[in-house]
Amino acid sequence: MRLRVDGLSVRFRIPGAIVRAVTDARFELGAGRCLALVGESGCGKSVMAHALLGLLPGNAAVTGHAWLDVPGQDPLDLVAASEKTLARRVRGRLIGLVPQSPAAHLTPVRTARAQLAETLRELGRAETPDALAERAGLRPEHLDRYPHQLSGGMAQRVANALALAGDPPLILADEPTTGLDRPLVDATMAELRRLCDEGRAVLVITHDLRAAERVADDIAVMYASRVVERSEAGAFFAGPRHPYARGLLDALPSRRFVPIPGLPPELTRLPDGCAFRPRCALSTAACSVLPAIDANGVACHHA
Ligand SMILES: Nc1ncnc2c1ncn2[C@@H]1O[C@H](COP(=O)(O)OP(=O)(O)OP(=O)(O)O)[C@@H](O)[C@H]1O
Ligand code: NI
Repeated sequence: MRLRVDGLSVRFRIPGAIVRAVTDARFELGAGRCLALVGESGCGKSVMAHALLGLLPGNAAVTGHAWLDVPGQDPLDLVAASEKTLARRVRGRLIGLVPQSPAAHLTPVRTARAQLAETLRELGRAETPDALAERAGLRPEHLDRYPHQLSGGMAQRVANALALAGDPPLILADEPTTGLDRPLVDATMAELRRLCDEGRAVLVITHDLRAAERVADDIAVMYASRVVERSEAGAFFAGPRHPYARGLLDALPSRRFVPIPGLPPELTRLPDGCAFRPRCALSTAACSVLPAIDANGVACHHA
């Protein structure tokens, strides 16, 4: 299994403006690897994930390609795929989505078991809810509970179980640790790591760099709709190369605890050159020209 995102862009039409939510994204993710997509709120991370699943609203226009290579099948371009293909072959079967807030994603009036059973039935799987639950680290007695009777960690595991029901080779996890306390963050990341070590490809979206450091093999940093750095995780945490990525790490309480000055630009009014230029200590006249991603995966004239 391999995901090859190639020149993916997403634009939203809103009254009087265009929101450039994802611009020319390029990255690859293979089986057994975990890629963490990091960046400040609003930079386009969730939109990218929803674009891969064909879950964007009607005012979105998606261009470029996102190839899914599955052994024994023709490569499938998720951007060009019909809704029928996405519904029948992709969502839940090739790509499992772990949603941003599991508790809100579960139906309040039905037990966890009923929800797992329904998803397994929809996917035509013979596995029992109990067996599926066990794969996600739940005990059978937890399945008799309604969502409000589940702790945050248990709700997370039910959401993981739903994402795993169709045994998808690619998992997308969008902020799977939002609102969880540190032990649950660690447990969730360990769980994602396990899914990856079993041979799945995992794309985890987070602005929690500590969580990303625990789980990821590779890091992609997004800023103002663009991927500005792609690095192997060890190298990234030892020394990020894009000035924005350095700023993100320096802002961590465990590091320098110095925030990046200023705010990201509006996605309706992106500047022509490097979008980080107004906040960057290294900026020069050269930065009025958009830096391309270089052979080392960094989009900066000064990296
Ligand atoms: N349906 C829509 N119409 C117009 N703009 C949208 C729509 N959905 C998202 N956007 C815009 O796209 C941009 C990217 O949003 P996205 O949700 O991907 O951010 P994010 O990086 O996931 O942030 P967060 O960390 O807060 O989840 C935002 O500016 C958002 O307002
Ligand atoms: Ni998001």
